[in-house]
Amino acid sequence: MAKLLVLHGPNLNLLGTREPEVYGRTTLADIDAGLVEQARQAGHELESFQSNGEHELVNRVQAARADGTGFVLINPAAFTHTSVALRDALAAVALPFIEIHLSNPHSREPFRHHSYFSDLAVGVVCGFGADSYRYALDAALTRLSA
Ligand SMILES: O=C(O)[C@@H]1C=C(O)[C@@H](O)[C@H](O)C1
Repeated sequence: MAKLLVLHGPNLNLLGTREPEVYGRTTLADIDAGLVEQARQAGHELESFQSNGEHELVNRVQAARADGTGFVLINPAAFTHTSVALRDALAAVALPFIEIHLSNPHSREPFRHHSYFSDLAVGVVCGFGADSYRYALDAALTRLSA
């Protein structure tokens, strides 16, 4: 059994009512509940953590090195485009991770076209709304079973 960690960045706690035309109407709680069940059905454990604070996400990534986490799924949200610190934390713990976005940042404002994470990621899933998380977890589970 593997332990997976899903990390959600700033403002994702507002999913459901936050710019639904961009991010959809599925709440973060519903996304997380679906992921937990998807992982459970595959025989694995999944924990979710959301924070609006960069340092809290950095601390949670650092803790993953010692808590048995085997794979990370992360939607850095706005930190995608700004956070060298969160990038460095992922590089430091050297855990495999998949970068996730509900929207397709490449079809949005130019400042969203760069990610500090994509070159380190196993892969990137974006543009499928809440399903981006489900697809990313499926890819992670496939990799874990290889
Ligand atoms: O689509 C998403 O999940 C990402 C979420 C955010 O909050 C934005 O700042 C990113 O640019 C895109």
